[in-house]
Amino acid sequence: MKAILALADGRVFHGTALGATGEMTGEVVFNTSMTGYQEILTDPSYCGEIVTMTYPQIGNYGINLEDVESRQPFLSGFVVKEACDFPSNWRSTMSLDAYLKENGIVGIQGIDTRALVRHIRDQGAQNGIISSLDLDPESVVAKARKAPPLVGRDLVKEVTCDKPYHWDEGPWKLGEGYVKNDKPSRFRVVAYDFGIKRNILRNLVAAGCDVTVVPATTPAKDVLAMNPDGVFLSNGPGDPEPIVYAQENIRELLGKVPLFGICLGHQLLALALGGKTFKLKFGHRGGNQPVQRSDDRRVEITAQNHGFAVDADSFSDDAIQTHTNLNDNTVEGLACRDIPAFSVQYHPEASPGPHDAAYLFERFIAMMEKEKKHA
Ligand SMILES: NC(=O)CC[C@H](N)C(=O)O
Repeated sequence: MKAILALADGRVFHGTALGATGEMTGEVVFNTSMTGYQEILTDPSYCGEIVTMTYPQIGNYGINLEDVESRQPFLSGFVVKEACDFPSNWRSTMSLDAYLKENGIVGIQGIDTRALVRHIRDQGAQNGIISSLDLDPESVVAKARKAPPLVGRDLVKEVTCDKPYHWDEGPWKLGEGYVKNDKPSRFRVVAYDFGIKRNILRNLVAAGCDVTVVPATTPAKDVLAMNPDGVFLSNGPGDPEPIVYAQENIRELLGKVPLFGICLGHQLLALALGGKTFKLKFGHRGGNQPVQRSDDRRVEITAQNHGFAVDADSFSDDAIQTHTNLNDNTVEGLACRDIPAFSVQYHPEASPGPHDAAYLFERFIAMMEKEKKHA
């Protein structure tokens, strides 16, 4: 079956349908990871986005029901050069096409993804549509132009959990699967779910935390009433600026309890500190982004997925920039000078990607340990 991908600026690509048939609009972005498509499909931060994979063959190791990063895929479409029909892996239970169909995600394959990515790099990420119903280029371009912009929208409300829950699953082990934590936990952590990835929760459990996940709108006073040793601010979709309720809650928590933020959590912490965020031309999405630490100048290769960034000159003297992206010099991390709070723009939990930055979970533990001693 034929399908069409149209961008709001009028560029049109013709291919064949993948996954569900239908029409979906979203901001067209690209990810350069060579593997990890299942984790990418289920990362809630992609809500509102049509994701293009630059690696030419996707789906070759199939889909299993363990390596999901959330309860369902939230992205608005999936674009690949070639989807593999014959997956081969002992953990695979279905093909990429079947998984996308089952979850109602409209995809397209057989287009020149190199040309698409070069176009996005030159013109910037923009709205688009994948359609396997309407194949008239003019009509689909018009629909892409009418799609709501990512800027200014609260997408967190679409992906957050509706009630608090306890998380006790640790990392995956060969032959055992995801292992439950049976040891007593040293630290009680409350994790704000702005669109949280499960591997963050697994890393917190592995580091010795007892984790309770709470909905994005949970007031700071309710979180403090849970008497946590630390509060985690999760990743999540869309523009951080309209998420005012989260910025207010973070402002109330600052200085009262150690804070650690990842990606959207980092942007929200910066906004709570009086900083500003802006939209990047085409974002950072992939598993090989070089990040330099300010303290010892060491470089980490990191997993990233973000379209917004913190303005380096915007946050007050209360915080310092701790990490910098070596591709474009944007802010990749910050830390408060006098109170226990820090955050990174990238993903130390990987999933998918390199583990260079896993030490940051230990840094959060050390911060909570220090505060406990002082208490
Ligand atoms: N992974 C994330 O948390 C992404 C943060 C934010 N939605 C951005 O695109 O910049």
